[in-house]
Amino acid sequence: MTQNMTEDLRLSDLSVGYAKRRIIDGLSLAPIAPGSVVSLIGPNAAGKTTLLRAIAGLLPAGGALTLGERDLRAMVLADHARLVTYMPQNLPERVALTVLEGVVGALRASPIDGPPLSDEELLERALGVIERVGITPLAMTGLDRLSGGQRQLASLAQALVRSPRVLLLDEPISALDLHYQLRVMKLVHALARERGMIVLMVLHDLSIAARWSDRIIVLSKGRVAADGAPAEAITAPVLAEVYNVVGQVEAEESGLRITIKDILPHDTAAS
Ligand SMILES: Nc1ncnc2c1ncn2[C@@H]1O[C@H](COP(=O)(O)OP(=O)(O)OP(=O)(O)O)[C@@H](O)[C@H]1O
Repeated sequence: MTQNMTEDLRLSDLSVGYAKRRIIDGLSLAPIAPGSVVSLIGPNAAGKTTLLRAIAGLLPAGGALTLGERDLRAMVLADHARLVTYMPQNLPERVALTVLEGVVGALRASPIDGPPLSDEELLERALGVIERVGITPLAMTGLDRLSGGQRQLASLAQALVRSPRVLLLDEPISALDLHYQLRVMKLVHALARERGMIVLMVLHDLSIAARWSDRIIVLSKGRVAADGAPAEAITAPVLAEVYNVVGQVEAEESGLRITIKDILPHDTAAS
């Protein structure tokens, strides 16, 4: 970690919703420190995407949202986007650009927080990120010709190339095979540490979340049901309360062994 040691991300009394429906109501979190990897987990419709979009400045929010001394809610979207990058869950399919053009375009569309880059530097940086994500052979392939998983990797490269202070990833590995799931988690973890970047990502795979996160926030019905180190946040009582399942959680060397044994009769997970 080299920079921004004091630039915690802070959310306090945050409220977010759509039209007349409030999804998140007065949510507060302990500060998220630079360099940390935080997973946001919880059932369908809990409000995870809504929360990420509010932090990204894509939905209006009430309450306080700050990065270090900066008030993110008061920023225009272009300034906000320099600091916070959001990778959405659903990626556009019909884009007439190559993977490389998409990554260079992402850099041009939202300049990084620093001095402007020359064309050569833009290209070098884009190719470097594409290599780290592991899709160099696809650099000249059209985005509209990729498989779902390849498209997810291309989208990740577009997000990473901007070197944000805060990287928000909405289910970044949902379409990936086992090799790339691990590769992406390792990469995101390494970049968080190298750049002092905050990574906040939505994951549905609790074992992967437990293995790769410093901290887990469990969201249920728009409120925080648990928040802490993986073993503190993912427990059998939390699994029962939040997911309506009977689960067993055991600590093991590489994280947590989570076994789901049954579902509980009262199923409200998607309500
Ligand atoms: N554009 C929208 N307009 C109105 N309501 C919305 C909109 N987007 C989401 N919602 C509602 O907000 C609630 C939270 O949705 P959100 O997408 O944040 O959940 P999530 O936790 O990310 O779920 P999932 O795990 O299924 O992706 C849901 O009840 C959903 O119907």
